[in-house]
Amino acid sequence: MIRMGILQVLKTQLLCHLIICYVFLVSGLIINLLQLCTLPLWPINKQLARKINCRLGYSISSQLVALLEWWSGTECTLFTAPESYKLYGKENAIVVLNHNFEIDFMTGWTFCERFGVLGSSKVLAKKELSYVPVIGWMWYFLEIVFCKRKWEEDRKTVVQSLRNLRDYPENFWFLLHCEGTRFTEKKHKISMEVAEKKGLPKLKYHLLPRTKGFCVTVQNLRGTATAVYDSTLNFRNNEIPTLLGVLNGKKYHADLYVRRIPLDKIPEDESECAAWLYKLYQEKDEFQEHYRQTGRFPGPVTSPPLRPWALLNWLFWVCLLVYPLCMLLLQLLLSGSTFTVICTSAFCLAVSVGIRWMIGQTEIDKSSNYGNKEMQMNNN
Ligand SMILES: CCCCC/C=C\C/C=C\CCCCCCCC(=O)SCCNC(=O)CCNC(=O)[C@H](O)C(C)(C)COP(=O)(O)OP(=O)(O)OC[C@H]1O[C@@H](n2cnc3c(N)ncnc32)[C@H](O)[C@@H]1OP(=O)(O)O
Ligand SMILES: CCCCCCCCCCCCCCCCCC(=O)OC[C@@H](O)COP(=O)(O)O
Repeated sequence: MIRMGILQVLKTQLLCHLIICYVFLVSGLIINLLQLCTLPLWPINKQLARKINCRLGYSISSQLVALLEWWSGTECTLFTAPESYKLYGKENAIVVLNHNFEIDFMTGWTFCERFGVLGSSKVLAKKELSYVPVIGWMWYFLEIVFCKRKWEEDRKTVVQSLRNLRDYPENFWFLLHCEGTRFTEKKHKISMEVAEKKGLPKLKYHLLPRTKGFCVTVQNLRGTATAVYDSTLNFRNNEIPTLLGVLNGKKYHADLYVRRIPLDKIPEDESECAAWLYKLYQEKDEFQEHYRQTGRFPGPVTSPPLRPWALLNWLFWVCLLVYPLCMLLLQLLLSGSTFTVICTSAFCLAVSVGIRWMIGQTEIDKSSNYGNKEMQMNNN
């Protein structure tokens, strides 16, 4: 009991956070460098280069999974049909997930890890994320599909990037947050005005989905992916999870409802496909209402087993990087040079500011203006 208390206090200590962030940043940059070294292999053996990059990518993203699963102890529960469960991880799939939480990317990754597709997981991500050190740079080598959220500019690049995935050598899940941005009250109000103009029913828990990305993904991955996993995520007890909360060791409870929909059930015609997606989001809204009323999603509950690999990978990097750091700091302090101590402190400060900026990328308060546009247009 006392040991648990001490551990919990330890998890809130700045020094622990600095060490975790240092390991993440330095290991991440080493892996980015190794990824860079695979460049000459691409023209010679593309499939091998891809497989190597999946393993290298895993070594980065699994650190955030380990942070969620092992450090914060967050529990992830899956509501899904047993016949669908058997297929998870054994086929390529398009995942449609609501975009409401700051850590929904980590939770998504955790489910990927449980089904063995973490290294190869893909997403239609906003271009800005490709500049984030470590994660964004890793994504470049994992052939993540980036968009500027300006369809005239995106159309060609998104289609091309999706086509490149047709011969991907590993099973992958391709994630789409069709809302295109995270939920805020203001964005919700604006998107419901758009829904009204389009004659669509209002949604209570979701922004109106953007349909172009979904339709183009289905079109281009038909024959490559076999199903759409309609995924609806929520956290128990109205928890509002954050990355800083996870770093502080706060335990959350994620509930995910997944329905497997065979891809051939989705209309090929673009406007029918768009209508299908609007209908899907109305159903997702009903699932959220059900969750609000009953505290659970429909369907049987399973807890996909925790795997040790994320923790082992993390421990490997901690062992490799913490000892040299301690020796270096000790040497610098013993050197007695004020200049060296100032330089070291400045370096540590720069690392902390950099990491804080990266964490800021996950914060809804710092969300982009995308989805506020209609309001701006109306105001002008
Ligand atoms: C099983 C568990 C989980 C498994 C997890 C699996 C994998 C994990 C992998 C990685 C994890 C890391 C996660 C990182 C997450 C990062 C995610 C992001 O970056 S989200 C942001 C980028 N992604 C998207 O935007 C995707 C959705 N967007 C689209 O599809 C868009 O269509 C687009 C392709 C980006 C193009 O956008 P653009 O705005 O240029 O054009 P649109 O045609 O979409 O917009 C015009 C259209 O929208 C209507 N409109 C206008 N205002 C609004 C509004 N406020 N709300 C809704 N709709 C609006 C407008 O009327 C036009 O309508 P129409 O199409 O009828 O003409
Ligand atoms: C072991 C780990 C230590 C952790 C230390 C710090 C880690 C810092 C991690 C930074 C991660 C950066 C990747 C962020 C991915 C965020 C995904 C996301 O949610 O993007 C938002 C977009 O979808 C929409 O953007 P908006 O239009 O809402 O704006």
